[in-house]
Amino acid sequence: MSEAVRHTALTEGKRWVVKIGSALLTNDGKGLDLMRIHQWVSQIAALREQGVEVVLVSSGAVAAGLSRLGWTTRPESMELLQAAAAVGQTKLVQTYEDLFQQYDCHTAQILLTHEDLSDRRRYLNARSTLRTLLTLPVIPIVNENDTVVTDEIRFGDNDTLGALVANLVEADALILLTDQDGLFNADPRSNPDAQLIRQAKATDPDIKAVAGGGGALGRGGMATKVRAASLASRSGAVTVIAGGRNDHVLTRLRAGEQLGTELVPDLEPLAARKQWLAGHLQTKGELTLDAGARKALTEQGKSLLAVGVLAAKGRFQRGECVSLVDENGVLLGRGLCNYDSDDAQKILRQPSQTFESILGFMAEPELVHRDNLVLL
Ligand SMILES: Nc1ncnc2c1ncn2[C@@H]1O[C@H](COP(=O)(O)OP(=O)(O)O)[C@@H](O)[C@H]1O
Ligand SMILES: N[C@@H](CCC(=O)OP(=O)(O)O)C(=O)O
Repeated sequence: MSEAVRHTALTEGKRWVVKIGSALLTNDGKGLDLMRIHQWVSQIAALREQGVEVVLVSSGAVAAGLSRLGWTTRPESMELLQAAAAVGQTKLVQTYEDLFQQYDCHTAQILLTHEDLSDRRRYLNARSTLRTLLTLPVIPIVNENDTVVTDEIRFGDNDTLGALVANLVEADALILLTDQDGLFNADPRSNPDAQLIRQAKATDPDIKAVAGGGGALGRGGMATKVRAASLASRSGAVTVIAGGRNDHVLTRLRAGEQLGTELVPDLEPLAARKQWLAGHLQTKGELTLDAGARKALTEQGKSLLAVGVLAAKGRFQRGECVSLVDENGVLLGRGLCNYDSDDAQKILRQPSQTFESILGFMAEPELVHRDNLVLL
């Protein structure tokens, strides 16, 4: 097979998000792998010297906490895991800060939750803080705020978080470093003959089909990495899944070397506001569209009218994000609903001119305006 040409985002892009997964950072569960962390730090410092702004998304808080507390097995209970994350996060950032200082770089800790990125105001604040840090220049080190999240509302894996951060800072590239050399056509742990996929489109359904779950330490496996590539492509970022144990992996990628799996954006990038909407992975409610409404949205780029909505599930406030599904439950998109769930229930299947008589007011003629709607 002829060598694919490396995307210019890798060789020339100005801003990268680099994500280092638990499977790599923790030396197979025995605390942080300080030698390797030092190698990544020195490569990131070299990238900075070359003018690349880097945001580091680093896992490892739970694993570092377990080792600091002397626990040999990962506890089951959420409380203990959150306690371990709180202990380990300080160790993690302390380690990075000490190492980056050797290269005259400073770091900043950014802990995010899903809610921070779903709330428009907090999202914009996070965006401006990250962008400001990059201009200082400081290396932001991002992780999920494990101490305050519960299972229902967590990203869980840092691949998704990395992709949303790539959207947030409009990165040119998202580099997912992991314990395998990239995405293979089957999980190499169980299929020693599996072949590395060198390049694919970020939204190609065939790559979703081969991407399996994670190992004992990591959480998401390749499935979340492939999904992350699709999310990152919404702001035009190219994603590379590469083996973090390969010497000089980051600087070699910058030099254009063919390493890992490159997942190339294949759709037009979305406007910033629509990227934010697309990043809402959990919504408070769901609207079921009839065939006419589905067509109006997907083929004619129209707003969603209540007359084409068959059902409204969940409890949501006016202005909150809801999922839009067709009659078979297939997800079509997401949007900000102009009516709360109680009012939405009352105006289902009704034309806009009746809202006044049903509700006593009309907030907007559309249930979801097309400017506040993203198709997926
Ligand atoms: N098709 C595939 N190609 C490569 N690895 C795969 C594939 N499917 C599943 N995996 C698994 O994904 C794991 C990496 O994901 P994960 O354990 O979550 O690591 P990380 O902490 O780096 O995110 C690999 O160790 C591998 O076992
Ligand atoms: N936030 C968690 C990491 C979650 C996690 O393991 O994610 P991943 O490395 O993507 O499998 C931690 O710091 O321990």
